[in-house]
Amino acid sequence: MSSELSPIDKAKFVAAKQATQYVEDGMKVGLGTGSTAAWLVKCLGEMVENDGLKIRGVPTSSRTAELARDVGIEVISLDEAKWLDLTIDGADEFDGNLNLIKGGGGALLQEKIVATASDQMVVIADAAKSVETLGAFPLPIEVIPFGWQTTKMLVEETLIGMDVLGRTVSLRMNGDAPYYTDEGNHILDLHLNRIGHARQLSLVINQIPGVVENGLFIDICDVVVIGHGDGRVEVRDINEGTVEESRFDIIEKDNLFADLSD
Ligand SMILES: O=C(CO)[C@H](O)[C@H](O)COP(=O)(O)O
Repeated sequence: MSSELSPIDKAKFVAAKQATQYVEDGMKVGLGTGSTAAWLVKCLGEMVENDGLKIRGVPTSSRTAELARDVGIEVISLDEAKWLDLTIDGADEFDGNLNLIKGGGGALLQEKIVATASDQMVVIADAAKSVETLGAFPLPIEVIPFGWQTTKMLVEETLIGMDVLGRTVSLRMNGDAPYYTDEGNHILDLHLNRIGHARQLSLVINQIPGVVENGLFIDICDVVVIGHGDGRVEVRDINEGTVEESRFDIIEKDNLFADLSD
């Protein structure tokens, strides 16, 4: 493979690399899903192999579980871990209050359960994920397959009363067939353009029978590590309200960058 990374991959990589600083020996760590989280898992795998880092990882999807095992991270289930020191995951959007839209990769249910069961959630993202108001990215909601078309109608009716700019709801597809999550559910993508009251929307959507969970993460994330294509990294911390900047010199190592297919 070419060792030249695109600016977006460099941004994802430096965010992931910076976030490894939150990981300490002996921790139980929630491992997110998606292309940015895949960089993190690879970086942690390197630390396990080269530095003797001892962690146990709770993956948020079957894809992440496979990758974590491949790079030598000990994988345990959430039931074995019960509670985690830290979860590090990507996001599709984050706002100034560190509220998120997640689920672009279809793993929002496990991601929300794992992040909620953690002392701290650190999000890693490229700068393009930063928004003033959530909603440009379609909001994923996980629904059970039984009666999903009725659930979709109920979601559409519910959206009429909500402070959003768009109200189109689509079933996520995998080629010609509906997409299935790890739990055997479907995903509805809500094209809302702008979400006026994210907390209220999250509560109302989760009241609809057939809806398992939605991709709004409200008051769950503590820190966002934002990567830029030139190697700059910003850290936004919900408690300290600080913005730190540092810079990574990107060392492109073929074994680290190879085969990130997610
Ligand atoms: O929520 C997610 C998966 O369900 C991902 O974190 C989100 O989609 C971001 O993915 P990527 O890092 O590939 O941009």
